[in-house]
Amino acid sequence: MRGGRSVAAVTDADFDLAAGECLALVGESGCGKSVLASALLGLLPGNAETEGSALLDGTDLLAAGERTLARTVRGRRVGLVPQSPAAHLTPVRTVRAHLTETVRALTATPRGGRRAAAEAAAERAAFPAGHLDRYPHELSGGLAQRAATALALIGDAPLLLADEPTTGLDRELVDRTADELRRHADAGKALLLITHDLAAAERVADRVAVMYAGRIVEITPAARFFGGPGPRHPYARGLLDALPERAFTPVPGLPPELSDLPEGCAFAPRCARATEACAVRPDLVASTACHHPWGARDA
Ligand SMILES: Nc1ncnc2c1ncn2[C@@H]1O[C@H](COP(=O)(O)OP(=O)(O)OP(=O)(O)O)[C@@H](O)[C@H]1O
Ligand code: NI
Repeated sequence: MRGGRSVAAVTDADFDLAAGECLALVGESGCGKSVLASALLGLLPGNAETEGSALLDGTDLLAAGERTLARTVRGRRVGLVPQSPAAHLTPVRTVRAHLTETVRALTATPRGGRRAAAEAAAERAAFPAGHLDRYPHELSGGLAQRAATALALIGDAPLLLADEPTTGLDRELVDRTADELRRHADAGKALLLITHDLAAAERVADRVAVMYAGRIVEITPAARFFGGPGPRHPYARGLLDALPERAFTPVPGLPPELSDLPEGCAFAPRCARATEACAVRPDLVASTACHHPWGARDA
């Protein structure tokens, strides 16, 4: 950034995602979820720097050049449901034109079958056939969201990144969209579902990764996260307790500025379990980065 300052938007993200698996990535606004997804697609802003590797079937996405990314990765090997779908649609083309063009570019469907394939893609994402000839500015947020999901599913990519794919949808459509994305995983593909909607995550995820201030602080099977023992990291437990159908108690305080992170555990200032030990940053050990994780004896 200006003045030589830098922001650690994502740090030490270390996880794997198997074919056929859905990993939900959750955490408060600004914690780095979208930056992580953008990094995997080579879509970070020009001022961003990355280190490390992100392997997809042997290709290091962080090392790949723009040409490789554009020709063989984006859409083909890594699909994206972008967080702001309206901004990713071309203003002068209808939804039908977007879908048909994507079918042409990403599938072997012969010319005569493309219209039907475009309509089938819309149907998968619950985009109403009657609105296919609308232009992006004529779409509500929820319709733009469904158009983006329809577009992202067409390429049948081995890895699908869905960044808040259910924003602006009511519960029935959230469930329908989540189930459709889950079918993508069930067909043997990997799904990274970025979401604020823990109910959607519970519905379809195999594992849950919780991010706080740019770091993954817990990564755990969904059955454990939502079920009996619950998460081990106090922040992860706080997210669940904030749900209206649970304690409805928000996590107190606000996340830190990423440009001004504390030395030790970034969550300590908001954590009821924090002690002097938390002045040292905890490593991710046994799936949790915390000096005082919840365990069996707390339950
Ligand atoms: N180009 C940039 N320059 C400076 N800071 C940036 C840049 N891009 C991202 N950031 C920082 O990274 C943080 C993480 O942003 P990101 O969009 O990944 O959050 P998020 O978890 O996806 O949030 P939300 O849930 O609101 O979508 C931002 O709050 C911002 O501080
Ligand atoms: Ni985001």
